[in-house]
Amino acid sequence: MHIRGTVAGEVEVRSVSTSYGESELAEVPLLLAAEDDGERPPTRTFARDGDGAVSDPTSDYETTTVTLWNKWAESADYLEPGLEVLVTDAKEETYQGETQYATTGDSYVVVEPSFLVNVTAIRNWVQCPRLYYLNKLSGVPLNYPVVKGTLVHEVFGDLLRGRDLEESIDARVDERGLELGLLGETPEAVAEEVRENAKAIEGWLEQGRLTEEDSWRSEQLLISETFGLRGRADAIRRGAPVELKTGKNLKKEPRFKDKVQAACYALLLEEHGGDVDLGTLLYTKNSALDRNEETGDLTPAKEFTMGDGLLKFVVRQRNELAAMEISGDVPTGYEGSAKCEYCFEQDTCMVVSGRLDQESKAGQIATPLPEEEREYFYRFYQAIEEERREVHREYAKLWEQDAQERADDDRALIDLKFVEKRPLEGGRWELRARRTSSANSKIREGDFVLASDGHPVRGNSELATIERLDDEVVLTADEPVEVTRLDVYPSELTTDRLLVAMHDALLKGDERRKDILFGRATAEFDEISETFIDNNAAQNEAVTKAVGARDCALIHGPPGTGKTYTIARAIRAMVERGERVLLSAFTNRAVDNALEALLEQLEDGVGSQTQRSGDGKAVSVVRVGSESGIREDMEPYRLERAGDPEDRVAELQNAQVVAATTATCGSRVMKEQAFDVALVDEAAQLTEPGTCAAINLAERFVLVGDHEQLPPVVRAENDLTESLFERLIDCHPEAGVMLDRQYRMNQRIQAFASQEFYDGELRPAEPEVAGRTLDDLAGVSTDALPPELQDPVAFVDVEGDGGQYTDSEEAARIADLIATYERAGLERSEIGVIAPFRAQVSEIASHVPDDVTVDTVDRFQGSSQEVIIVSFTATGSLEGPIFEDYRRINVALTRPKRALVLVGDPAALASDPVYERMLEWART
Ligand SMILES: Nc1ncnc2c1ncn2[C@@H]1O[C@H](COP(=O)(O)OP(=O)(O)OP(=O)(O)O)[C@@H](O)[C@H]1O
Repeated sequence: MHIRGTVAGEVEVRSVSTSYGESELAEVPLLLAAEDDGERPPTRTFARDGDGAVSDPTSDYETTTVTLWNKWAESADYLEPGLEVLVTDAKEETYQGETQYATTGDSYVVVEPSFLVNVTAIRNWVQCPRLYYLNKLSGVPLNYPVVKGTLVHEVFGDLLRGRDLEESIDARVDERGLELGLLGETPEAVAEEVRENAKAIEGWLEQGRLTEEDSWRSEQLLISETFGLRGRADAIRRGAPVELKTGKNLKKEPRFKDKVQAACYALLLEEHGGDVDLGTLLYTKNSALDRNEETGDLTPAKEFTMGDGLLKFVVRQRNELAAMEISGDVPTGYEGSAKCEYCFEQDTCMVVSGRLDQESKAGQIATPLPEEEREYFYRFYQAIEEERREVHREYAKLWEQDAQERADDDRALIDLKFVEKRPLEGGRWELRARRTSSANSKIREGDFVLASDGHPVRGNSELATIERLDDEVVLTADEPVEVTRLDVYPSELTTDRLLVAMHDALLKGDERRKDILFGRATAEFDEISETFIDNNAAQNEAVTKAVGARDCALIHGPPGTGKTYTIARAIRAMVERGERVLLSAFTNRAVDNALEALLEQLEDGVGSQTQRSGDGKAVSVVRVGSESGIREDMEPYRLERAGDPEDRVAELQNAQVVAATTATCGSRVMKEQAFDVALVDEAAQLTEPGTCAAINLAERFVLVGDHEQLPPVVRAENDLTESLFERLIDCHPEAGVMLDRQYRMNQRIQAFASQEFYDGELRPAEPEVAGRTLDDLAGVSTDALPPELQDPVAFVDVEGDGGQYTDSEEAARIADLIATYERAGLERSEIGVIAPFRAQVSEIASHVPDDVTVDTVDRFQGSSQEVIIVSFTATGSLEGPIFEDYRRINVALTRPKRALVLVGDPAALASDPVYERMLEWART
């Protein structure tokens, strides 16, 4: 039986004499999880009293003792109260009338099983825990061995899927043109080296070439809910893992750290019903060595027997890593037995230890960072790791929630009907399935998802890309899964990049930059006398500051105040001064909008990467991002990654303006780029490290945003929720300028937001804007509307059905309102509906025609509509702001140009002071 629970007090370790001799045991007080419901008992929330006992165990949970024998007793060192523990194959014992449990010879003890550790992380950890930490901080750089390794792996996968060797090498080398160009490599030399490595693969495959009995499978994503592991095995052959290494190994046995990696895959495969007794390591460089010069065992393939001892060792290492991550400690290197003098990372390790004043086995060099910077580092390190744990919780939901719960949470599309699988060129597959419902979900075209034949973890599942998503779903994947369900794939990539960006800002950052970030220096500006925009003083001042900033400028742009226009004008001025500019934003949409505005500024015509600036000089503009992320009309500017390395790299290096999301700025390719200035839009929606990913690449920066609208999107509640923009606006008023003239809303509509959020300073830019009404639209007459809708702002009183997250009465009333507007001559596409909860969005969507946009505030940020209807979904009393945060209501109320209708229960709204003022304004 499996026992799962939470450590409920201090763990006692002792030695006892048994018939086998002296044995160690650890007695762990455990708060047991309720039978079978997969629920986790209350953890971390209850306080410990002086003697370590948990002071508030919920009565629904039973406390017991689990005895961990021998090697498992080692885990006792880090079994802190509050940690979750799983013991597999435990036996039940009765002691003094109480039921207790103990490990058996078959047991595994897993600490924090829902903390999913990546297999490569365990490999690094086994090599040296400090190395694991350093890798996390600095990420994987762009270097030739890494790119070559990836290429060899890709060719290996292709060969397994039956692709021709030469065709595979040519195609794969071509795909990496840009990276190879940045590394100064030629395709011929790289192809030759990959070919040498591939010889080992081919030779080995010859032995039992992909017969049915061999049951090969390439690259399989595996997740274990029992062992808290996940990873992608290079290949599975006859149910056993095969790992590819591009290095050499002249010994008979595989390297220990490589065995550890294969053992992790063995555990993962066993959980999926396999019985693994063999592991294979393929050292491809061996086949490229000259037999006359090298001595030793040159065979590339080395097999080893997968012993029980190794599997358990691997789980103990994983436990140590998970416990350290949960505690937030930093590894010193003393946890392992690696020798620093043999380590390639010794210098880096010493510098990081010195700069952060960390204890480490390698010792310290370099002077420590000032204390406030170290404090910042640890604060954000913890915040980012907390965010990572939230991502892990998302993984756990893959098995904790059933299919319907995942679908209700918008995290899965279920009950698909598999239609067909079709082989594609290059050994990949196209999969098609039909949707049986029109349910909402977060899954979008271009997303990477888990496609499964029923269950994303327990069934056959594969990472797939969504090529098309309407009534039919079209996917591409490496393997032909008979897909009936799609799940959002939680990714740690963003978290990884935040950590690296934060590390680079502090440990590699320029001193002056840090003085600005920490408010130790005042931002400085060059004198600029030119007028850039003659009809809007605030915009002109913003461009002047952006162009003249030696350090930074901060442009605060309330809704519709021409942020995009101002950004474009500023970039044009910078380009004309010969500067290289990075244009970035949180979303692809904002990057494309700003780029579009810039292209208009530079000159008419879309279609080539070269534009003319105002003074007639050629300006090259490049958009970096994936095909699915970039708007179709910006495609001509997209930087192609495949092709001739020299051409590709020239395109990027010569580009005077490079546009990319901040997430892409953290990619290996972008990290190699340097700019005079980085201009970041939507900066109030970015975390501090998220902003650093872009500004780290430039000498000076301009942030544009509005901290009175949506804050950063993060899962955890911590320092990441405040943007760098907001913090700097406070600490560098000299660098800030607010755009105070808006080009969107009728005066009556903007009045409340202006008063409530912008100290009354936001005003219409022109009389035409102030006086806009629906009558200005062709074929629309406000006379055809009932009197209560003739004013640009209206309140429609609906008592509501009392539901917490949905309200069918409001939904039905909104459907009537839409019909009324239609009768007055409006097109449905000119009306938008905003609701606070996803459930209410679905409810409304089921009442109104398909072509009316209904969504949450988050999806409306950055856009506008002629008419906006807001459903408050509030009845009776209010528990806190309906839109979670008043900033959300600001966004909702500032989307319309000509008419705004608020729908809700006034009694409920009046119980909150902000909503009460809103009611007053809407009803006058
Ligand atoms: N100085 C200006 N003179 C004339 N029109 C302007 C000026 N600045 C902005 N506009 C116009 O105002 C409208 C809104 O501008 P823009 O799209 O740049 O706003 P924004 O602040 O980016 O909007 P959002 O709040 O949605 O992010 C556009 O149609 C733009 O052409």
